[in-house]
Amino acid sequence: MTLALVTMSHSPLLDHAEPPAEVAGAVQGAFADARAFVEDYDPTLVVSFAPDHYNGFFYDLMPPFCIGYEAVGVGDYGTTEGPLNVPAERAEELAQWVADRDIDVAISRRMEVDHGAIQPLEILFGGIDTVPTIPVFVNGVAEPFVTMRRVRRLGETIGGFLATLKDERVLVLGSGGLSHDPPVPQWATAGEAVRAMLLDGRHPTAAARDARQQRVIDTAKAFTAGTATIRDLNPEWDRALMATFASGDLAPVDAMTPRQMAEDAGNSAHEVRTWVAAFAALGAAGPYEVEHSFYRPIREYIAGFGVMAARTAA
Ligand SMILES: O=C(O)/C=C/c1cccc(O)c1O
Ligand SMILES: [Fe+2]
Repeated sequence: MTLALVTMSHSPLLDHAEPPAEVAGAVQGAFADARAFVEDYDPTLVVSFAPDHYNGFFYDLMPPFCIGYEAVGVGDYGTTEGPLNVPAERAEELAQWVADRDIDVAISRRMEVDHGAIQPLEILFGGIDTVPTIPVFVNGVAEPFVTMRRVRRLGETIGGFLATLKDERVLVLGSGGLSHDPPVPQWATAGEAVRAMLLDGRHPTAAARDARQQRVIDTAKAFTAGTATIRDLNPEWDRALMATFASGDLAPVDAMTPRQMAEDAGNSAHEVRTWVAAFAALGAAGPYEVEHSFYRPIREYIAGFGVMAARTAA
């Protein structure tokens, strides 16, 4: 049984910032390579590991992981709004498989997903309902965080299930990271109004959404100009982590701690949990080979921006 993988940074600033043409062109080239890889593999099923940014998951009930039986894009930053094409029975089988193997995972019969889940589907498939997709939420912004070993085990367990699907060609996606520190609010430092949003800020007014998004766009401009107070990108950290993923031995990620990750690579570096889960899932089907690897630190996008594509070795 073979599996294939694409992991990619996302950034809502892709459509709201203008890096030098050479940089934007290089990113678009990496997307084109990933698209060609996916077209060649021609998946029949996608399992998408993605974080959320207080658009679908809030502190009134914040699970570390959640498998969606149905899902709907909320349309933040102009991303596609509406239902994903989720094969509900497969998603139920997956959740049961995971539960049977001692991993406690939430499920949702109406998961709301944001640019973290939507952007890779738009980039790779041109839409959010073209290929059946099981969305798996992996918390990457809201403390407390489970251990990285736990994330790796979730990925391995899901990969074990996918490897049994002899009639499917499964593509696993990981969305987010790498080093970056966009101004996503945090409970510990938030005032009363922002805490109310973090608690249950579903379905904001258009004006409230615009204000929140404008703050991120303005921060990206300031970051590019060197005047923002957010943590800098960390290309060394990013490249070392990508080398670990390429090596096929994910054991070193178990030693990464949330505190050190935030210190080294910013508060949103926790989004790399989606990459860990995706690579662990891929590895569950056997040794793999990386076919595409792209990396650039891009301040305009507030992202150590990476794209990798890999598949089970022949
Ligand atoms: O506005 C948000 O919630 C997040 C924005 C953002 C910016 C840059 C990189 C990312 O991964 C993001 O989610
Ligand atoms: Fe993000």
